[in-house]
Amino acid sequence: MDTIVQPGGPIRSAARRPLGGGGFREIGAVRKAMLNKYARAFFTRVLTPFAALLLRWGVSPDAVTLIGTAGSVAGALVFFPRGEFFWGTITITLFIFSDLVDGNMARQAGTSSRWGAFLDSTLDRVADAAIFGGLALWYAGQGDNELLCAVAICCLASGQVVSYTKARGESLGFPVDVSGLVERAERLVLTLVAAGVAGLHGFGVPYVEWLLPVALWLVAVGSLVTVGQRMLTVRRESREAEAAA
Ligand SMILES: CCCCCCCC/C=C\CCCCCCCC(=O)OC[C@H](COP(=O)(O)OP(=O)(O)OC[C@H]1O[C@@H](n2ccc(N)nc2=O)[C@H](O)[C@@H]1O)OC(=O)CCCCCCC/C=C\CCCCCCCC
Ligand SMILES: O=P([O-])([O-])O[C@@H]1[C@@H](O)[C@H](O)[C@@H](O)[C@H](O)[C@@H]1O
Ligand SMILES: [Mg+2]
Ligand SMILES: [Mg+2]
Repeated sequence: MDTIVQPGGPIRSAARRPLGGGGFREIGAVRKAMLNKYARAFFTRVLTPFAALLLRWGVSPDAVTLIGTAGSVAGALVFFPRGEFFWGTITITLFIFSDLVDGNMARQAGTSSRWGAFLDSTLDRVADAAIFGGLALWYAGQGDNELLCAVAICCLASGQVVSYTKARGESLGFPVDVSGLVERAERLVLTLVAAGVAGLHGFGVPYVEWLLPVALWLVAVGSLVTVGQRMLTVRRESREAEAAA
């Protein structure tokens, strides 16, 4: 096992995977999308003292992962289907930062593990499903817009497929050396900023309600493009491996 230290980011343990013909590529050292590249280091610095405090209180990284997911799911499914976008976004935002804190705690405590990585990524999928599912439920019900309901479902499904492409590619031994146009952080920031601001419409702020549909379209199209980018990358890596063999 090699240890890869990513600047401003997590330390990942990554296997060197055979690529046929005796070559090896490291899993985990991939090109990152914008937010992961530029914002992660900042949030790591800001959240490190808080993560250290939680560790001193005896809280485990797994507990933070679980509580963060439960809070995000509750915020999304309680508020979004009723069209309460402002309070839904505030609740989700408070809990979703746990996804940056859990890994930070594990690294500080020296307990980063493959179980932790599995739990973290699996529960990310649950939170994502609740967020876009909550928005789809709004448009299917009182929001009364079939097209936007379909777009929200497309965001949900394509976001999950984006993650699956990487997980499946890596499980087959490919580096999947691409993040693509929109990683999870981009999908969430676009959606939550738009939902939060659009929610101000409920407090009488005019002309903000169109932000959410625009963001959903952007996330849906961006995620589909990202699926394509990752599939093409795996196809190229597969052909390279076969050629080398
Ligand atoms: C007018 C309003 C304007 C508002 C502007 C707001 C601007 C945007 C604000 C914030 C943006 C924040 C972006 C931060 C993104 C940084 C990029 C990033 O890091 O993304 C990925 C991460 C987490 O990834 P991961 O979980 O993989 O990393 P970890 O560090 O956890 O490491 C994983 C490894 O750790 C080990 N491990 C983990 C867990 C465990 N139990 N055990 C373990 O061992 C293991 O080795 C693992 O492999 O972040 C995300 O994906 C989350 C993104 C957060 C998105 C925030 C969205 C909020 C945005 C906006 C809210 C706006 C509210 C507006 C309200 C408007 C009112 C008017
Ligand atoms: O692949 P994707 O969904 O765009 O991106 C995500 C990564 O950026 C994140 O670090 C990880 O914790 C998620 O589970 C997910 O894999
Ligand atoms: Mg995390
Ligand atoms: Mg995560």
